[in-house]
Amino acid sequence: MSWLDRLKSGLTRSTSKLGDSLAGLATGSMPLDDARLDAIEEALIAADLGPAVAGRIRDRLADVKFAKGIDEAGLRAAVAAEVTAVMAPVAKALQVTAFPRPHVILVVGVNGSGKTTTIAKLARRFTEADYTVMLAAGDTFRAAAIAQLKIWAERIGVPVISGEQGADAAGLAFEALKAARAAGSDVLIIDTAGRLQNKAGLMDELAKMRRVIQKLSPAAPHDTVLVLDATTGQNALNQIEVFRDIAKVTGLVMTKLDGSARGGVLVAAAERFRLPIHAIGVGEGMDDLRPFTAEEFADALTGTS
Ligand SMILES: Nc1nc2c(ncn2[C@@H]2O[C@H](COP(=O)(O)OP(=O)(O)OP(=O)(O)O)[C@@H](O)[C@H]2O)c(=O)[nH]1
Repeated sequence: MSWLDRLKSGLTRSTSKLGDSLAGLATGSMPLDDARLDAIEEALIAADLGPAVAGRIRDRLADVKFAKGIDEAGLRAAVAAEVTAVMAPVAKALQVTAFPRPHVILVVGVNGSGKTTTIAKLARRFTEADYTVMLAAGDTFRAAAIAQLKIWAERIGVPVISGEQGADAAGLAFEALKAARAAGSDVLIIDTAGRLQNKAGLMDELAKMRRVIQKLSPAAPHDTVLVLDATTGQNALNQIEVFRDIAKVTGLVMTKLDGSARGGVLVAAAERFRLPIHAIGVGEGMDDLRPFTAEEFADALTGTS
């Protein structure tokens, strides 16, 4: 299955939620009256797109005054066009731009969001683009996280800097940056802890990490990427808010879009936070990370083919 098929089938539940309701609301021969527009707006909210985007799509449909009604394909296309308009400005791939090298990417997110897997997938994409990559197992809180990253690093064939469980995460990041410099790596990707239950502790740890690596490289980290799990739905919005404050997030990756009915929340996130969306995860394998493309996402979400 191609990744686009996987994204589409993953979003099927969102699609069938949204697509089915849209199908029922398309009216070949009747004008879109207020009741129908309200129902469309409700369907969009139920599909997690958020009230702001839903309201705007409603207004746009009302403006166009589909006096003769609108058929199913037309309605899907109209919604897809609006979703694309929201998403296109935030679709931005991660770029390796730092000079001097390495380009430092800090990866943050709650435990289980898919952080480790995403780091592996990013490393894979960068090495395929002929960049040299080093990883740092900065989630020193959990032995399993360190072990997991090492397994991925070996599979992809990139070096990983790690310490003992409980080691100082900032110290590890510092050592990793020194090592990446010495090795002439283009990219250093640093994993971080995700225990939001101790928000103040995590905030201190992330702030210290930044301070310490900035001693070596004042512009680092060049990207701070928040990994979000699509299956958490609206909760993803809270996570963006929290991590934006505690970690100075500069961009997003959303994982597990292959198995979620809640993909629409990415539209709400784009509208509300306007943070770049770098990539999406559509599976557990190392090649299952894809650059984010507004149109493809909109088509998959609305069931437009
Ligand atoms: N279907 C699917 N599963 C994914 C995707 N990304 C990650 N996963 C799975 O989600 C689970 C959690 O991923 P991890 O990468 O271990 O998550 P983490 O955030 O590092 O979690 P901790 O190591 O617990 O902090 C694993 O079983 C992954 O295989 C994705 O895009 N699609």
